[in-house]
Amino acid sequence: MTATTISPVKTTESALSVRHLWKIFGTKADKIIGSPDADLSRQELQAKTGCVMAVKDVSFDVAPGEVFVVMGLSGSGKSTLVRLLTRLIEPTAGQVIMGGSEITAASESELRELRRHHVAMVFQHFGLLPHRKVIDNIAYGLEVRGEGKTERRQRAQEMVDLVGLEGYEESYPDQLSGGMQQRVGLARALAVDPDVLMFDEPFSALDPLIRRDMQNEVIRLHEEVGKTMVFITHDLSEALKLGDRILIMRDGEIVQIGTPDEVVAVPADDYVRDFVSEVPRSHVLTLRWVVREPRPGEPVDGPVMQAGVIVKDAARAVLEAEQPVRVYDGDRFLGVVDDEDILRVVVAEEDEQPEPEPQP
Ligand SMILES: Nc1ncnc2c1ncn2[C@@H]1O[C@H](COP(=O)(O)OP(=O)(O)OP(=O)(O)O)[C@@H](O)[C@H]1O
Repeated sequence: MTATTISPVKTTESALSVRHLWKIFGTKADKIIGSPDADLSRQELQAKTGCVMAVKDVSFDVAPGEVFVVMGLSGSGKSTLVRLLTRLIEPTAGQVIMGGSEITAASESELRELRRHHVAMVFQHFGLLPHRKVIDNIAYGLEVRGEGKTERRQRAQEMVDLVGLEGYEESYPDQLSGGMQQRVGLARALAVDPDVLMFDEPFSALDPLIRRDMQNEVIRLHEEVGKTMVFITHDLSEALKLGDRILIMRDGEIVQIGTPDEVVAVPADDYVRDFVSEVPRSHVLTLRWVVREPRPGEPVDGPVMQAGVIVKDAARAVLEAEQPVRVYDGDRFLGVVDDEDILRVVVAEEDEQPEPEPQP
């Protein structure tokens, strides 16, 4: 890839850093930041000034190779946020740094460069070109950046194979089901070999079974290509399934950032607690949230498991073991887990329990 850099700043370890990012729609929006009006609720601000606070003072970092999910209800600011990251929408204030380059300071030509080489987006409504065959839709981004026909055909064919579209190369988008069209969207995004892949509710228009297939496809592709991903969804189960970490938004603000097990085990407030109340805890919590110190005289020579194993996956082995299972974080002994500890989590799925404490 012939990539040039964009306004280099001091590089960080992060694939993406967002610092105090704001988007307020309306006139004189920039005057609101730093004024007492910034503390008004979204409704109050709109009533007083006519401006809409879409994204309010948002900061986070995404690690290379991480799947970072942004979740919230309709209107919470997810789509605005993801568009701010590539300046499809101009921020009112704040910084976005991607791969060590400051996007928020980039010129028009640097932004074009960014969008052609470094970031690719998968949209809810696919965004395919109807008069182009599948293979040419997939090659589109390569064509835009001026790659030769042979090269782009070859790369597009590799992507066809990667996402399971063999045999459909010569079809037109309207000859394909929604799920297949979104595979084309995925292949097109991957074809440009971006540093960061962004997904804006990509599976919301698909029916539940196809949606599940596509989620599994994202997990598989992530394992295969290891890209950094920013994934927008309003669906908690999708967020929990895909995310290494989840950012939960409400009215433009961050309510919580955490791993799936943290969000379920220690919801930041009632809003998140409400969201996660239906989640089967044993499907998300790991042994880290269940482990306890051995009791006096309790045997500590049972089977060994790692703290990151999900309770549901550990249940059978724990229940079958003669002795309590020893839980380790790498080489570090954290404690033990027995039948009762596992059953307590399963019972808590029906009957809310006090919040567990993670082991340090
Ligand atoms: N161009 C715009 N002008 C004014 N207000 C806007 C504009 N775009 C979005 N908004 C408002 O900003 C807020 C956040 O919208 P946004 O679309 O980012 O939310 P969302 O979480 O993505 O919701 P959805 O899933 O429904 O798209 C909403 O109140 C929305 O009405």
